[in-house]
Amino acid sequence: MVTSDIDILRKVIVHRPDQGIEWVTPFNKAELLYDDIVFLPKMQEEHSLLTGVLSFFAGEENVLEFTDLLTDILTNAKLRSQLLDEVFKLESLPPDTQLTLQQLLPKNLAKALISGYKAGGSVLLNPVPNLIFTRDIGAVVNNYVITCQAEKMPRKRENILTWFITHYHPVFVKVGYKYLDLCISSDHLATTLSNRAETIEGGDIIHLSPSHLLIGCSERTNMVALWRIREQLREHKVVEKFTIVDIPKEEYCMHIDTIFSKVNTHDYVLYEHVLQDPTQISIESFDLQGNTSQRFDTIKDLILAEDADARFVSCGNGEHPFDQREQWSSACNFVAVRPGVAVTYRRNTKTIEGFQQLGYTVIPAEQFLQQAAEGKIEKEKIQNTIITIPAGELSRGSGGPHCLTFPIERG
Ligand SMILES: NC(=O)NCCC[C@H](N)C(=O)O
Repeated sequence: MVTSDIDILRKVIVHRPDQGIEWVTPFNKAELLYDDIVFLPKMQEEHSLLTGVLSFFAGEENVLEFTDLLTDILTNAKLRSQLLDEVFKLESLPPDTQLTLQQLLPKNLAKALISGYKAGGSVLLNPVPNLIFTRDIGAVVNNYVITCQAEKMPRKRENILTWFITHYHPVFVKVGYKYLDLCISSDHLATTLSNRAETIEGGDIIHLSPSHLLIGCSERTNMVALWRIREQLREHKVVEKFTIVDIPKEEYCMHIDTIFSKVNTHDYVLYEHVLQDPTQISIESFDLQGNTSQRFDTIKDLILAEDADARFVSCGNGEHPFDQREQWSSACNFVAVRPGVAVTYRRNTKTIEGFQQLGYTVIPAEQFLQQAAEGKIEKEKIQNTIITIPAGELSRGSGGPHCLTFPIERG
C-alpha cells in the first residue's frame, strides 16, 4: 500500500545501471532519451549510494532489483512465452531473432531484454537504457497498481516487462493489489502500446495525501489517459480528490516530478518559473464523488488551500540562472525515505541551501552510510535531513532520485 509520497519507505523497485547504457552514443542519445553519453562504472557507483541509503531505511531485502523480478517471471514457461510474444510483436522482430531469444535461460533472457543482445557482431535486440528510471513504469496508488504506457518508443518494452511483473510476480500478487489498467490483457499489450492514444508515465503521479492524487498532464502523460484514470479512480473510490496540473509539453519538464516534489508533511520543492506562472500551467481539482471541480492559478494556491502550514523551497533557491541550471539537473526531484528525510543530487547546491534555511541538516550519502555502519544513526529518530549523492553521470539520463525509485510499499 502506498498512500503518500513521503511515508516511511518499506519496499521499492530499482534498476542498477546496466551495460545497455553503454550503447548510448553521441549519435543516438537524443533518440534514446539521454542528454549525453555516460561512464557506466561511475554511474553505478552513484546509483549504489542511492540504493545504500534506500537499503538502510527499507532493509536490503526490500530494495528489489527489476532484473531479479523479471527473471522470476521468465522461469514460468507460459508467462515467458506470452511476454516474448508481446515483445516480438511490439518490435517486429524477425523469426531467427525470436528463435535465438527463446533459447536463452531466464537469467540471460532477462539481461537481453534489458541490456540488449548481440550475436555474431550484429544487434538482435536493442537495450532499454531508461529502465533505471523505475518511477515511470508504474505507480501504486493506495491499494491499486497503475502499469504505465510510455509515450516514447524506446521505453515501451519496459511497459510489457512491468505489466507481467505487476500482474504475476508474488511481490504484487501476494499483497492482493487491484489494478487500474489502460491495457486490458496480457495478449493485447503490444497492440495497445503501439496503437492506443493513452499515454501515462509514473513521474506524473504524485500523492499529495491518501485521499488526494495529483497527476501531471505533460509531454508524456496525456489528457486521454487522464480522463480514463480519473473515471477508474472515481468508480473504484480509490481517492476522493484528483488534481490535474497541465504543464508545458517540453523535454525539460517531461513529468511533473521534474518540477515538483513533496519532501515532508508540509515541505515542498518546486520550479517557480513554471508552477507559479498561470500563463504556463492550468490546475483543476476534481471532487470525484461530489462531481464538482475547482481551478487554481498556481501550485502554491492549490497546496495552501489544503495545508495552511505549507513551506516551499524554490529551485535554485529562487536565484537566476541557478533555478534553470538546477532544474535541468533534477533539483526538484527528491525521493523521501521517511517524512522529512530525502535524497537529492549533491550538485544542486542552491536548492539544497534553501532546505538548510528551513532548518534541514545536509549530509553526503558516503558519510551517512559510514555513520549508519558504525551504528551511529537511529533511523526511527532521524528527521529533517537531506542526504546527497553525486550525480555527474546519473544526471545525464535526465532524471533524479525520485525518478530512480518505484515505491511499492510505504507507511
Ligand atoms: N520521472 C522522470 O522524470 N523520469 C526521468 C526519465 C528520463 C528518461 N531519460 C526519459 O526521458 O524517459
